[in-house]
Amino acid sequence: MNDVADFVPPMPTPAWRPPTAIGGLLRARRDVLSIFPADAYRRQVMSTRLPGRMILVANTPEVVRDVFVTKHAIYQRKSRFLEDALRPVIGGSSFIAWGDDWAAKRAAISPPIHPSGIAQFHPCYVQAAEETAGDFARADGSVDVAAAFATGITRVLLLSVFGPSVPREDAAIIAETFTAYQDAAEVVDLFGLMGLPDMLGWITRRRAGRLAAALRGRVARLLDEPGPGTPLLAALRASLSGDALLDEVVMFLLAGAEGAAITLTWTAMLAAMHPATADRMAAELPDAPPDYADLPGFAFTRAVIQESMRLYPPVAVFARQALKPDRIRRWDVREGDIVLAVPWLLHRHEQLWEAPHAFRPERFLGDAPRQRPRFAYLPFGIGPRICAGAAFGMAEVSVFAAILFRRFRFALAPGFTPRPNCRLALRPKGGMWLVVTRR
Ligand code: HEM
Repeated sequence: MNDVADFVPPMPTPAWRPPTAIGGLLRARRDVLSIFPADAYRRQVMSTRLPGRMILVANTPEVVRDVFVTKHAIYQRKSRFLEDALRPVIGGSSFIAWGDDWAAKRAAISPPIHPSGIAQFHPCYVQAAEETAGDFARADGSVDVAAAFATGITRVLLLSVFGPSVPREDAAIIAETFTAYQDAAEVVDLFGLMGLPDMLGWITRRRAGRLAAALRGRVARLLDEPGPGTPLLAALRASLSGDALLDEVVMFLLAGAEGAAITLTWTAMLAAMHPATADRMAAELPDAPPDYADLPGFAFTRAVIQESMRLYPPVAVFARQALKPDRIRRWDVREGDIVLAVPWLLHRHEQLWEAPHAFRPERFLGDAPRQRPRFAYLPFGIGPRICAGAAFGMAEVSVFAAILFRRFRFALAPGFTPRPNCRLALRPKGGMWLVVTRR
């Protein structure tokens, strides 16, 4: 019997009917999740036609595999719109590059974060998690754990790239600036999607541009500092220099921090709303900071993290723009059309998951994961463009979870209601305000 089967954590109420194409885009600018009607959790493929462009949602594991793996050559471009939203801050880095440019950059950044070498970063995970624990212990009243984890995980990345001499305050400044950037950036370019020049975006672009310049300037100063650096930075310097190096380092700090900090944020909310789960995690975790070799032993905590990434996938929508005409089932795709995979929907699809909106960490224990189709669960993406830092990300989240869920209890702050909001990533709107107390 499943003791948490009846706990359904916060989600937006699905619209009772699909929005019009333009109405949907207007709403998607504020929150992509707001556009999905109830039947989106049942459908296999959905399409919307805009003047001059089709948007197709691949909503079944077979079509997702077809588009993102088999036809990578056609659908490898993440879309001009995502590129425009991120370029001011991460330049032309591997995250948004495509073609030969992407292949060369991906080859440069992957070896230093290869799963076989992740243990070397363990001291960075522990140091940053201990610092966050210190902040929690000193906190008086409620804490925005979304901001605290964003700072803590950015600190991991700064320590991993620049070493122990990097100032701690840089982590908070970089994390806050990127949060402000996401609030300002135009994530759904309504006019661009219809092939028109953007008539409204210039105000937000100016503010976003200023934030991006401040963030890049700060990282450029760290790169200019003399010092031994780290093996990770040395490996990047061996194949990259100038703006290309700055682009990849900024991308590392942001892509490396965003997914992990968001995962910890939603996991803390689940622990707050379901104390029995929090107690069961605490019972399997050690009093002292774990060694790297201990991490595989925390099976229940890992299952909670995986279930948290199912219910709240940090990257809730993957967009691709067709480089050539194609056919997907009965749909003719033209060059420039957009195909989406939406982990938010796939992870809650009624044909793939029992009680899809319920919180059940047991789905990830023992043999259960092997019973599901491979492409039903995509927290780290899929195909050749799968997350380059998945092993790094899982390890940093596990170390933070081991230290913080052992030492602290979390509860929703009085009067606070968590609200998932998807713009560039799936963050809680207005933060995640929790009361944190020692166990
Ligand atoms: C829990 C933590 C993380 C999550 C949930 C996550 C999730 C993702 C997802 C879903 C994608 C694919 C996006 C798409 O296809 O449109 C991605 C790409 C990427 N991630 Fe992560 N990520 C995490 C941690 C990290 C870390 C720690 C790093 C680096 C240190 C990293 C570096 C990257 C890079 C470079 C890409 C682009 C890969 C490419 O396009 O070739 N990520 N991540």
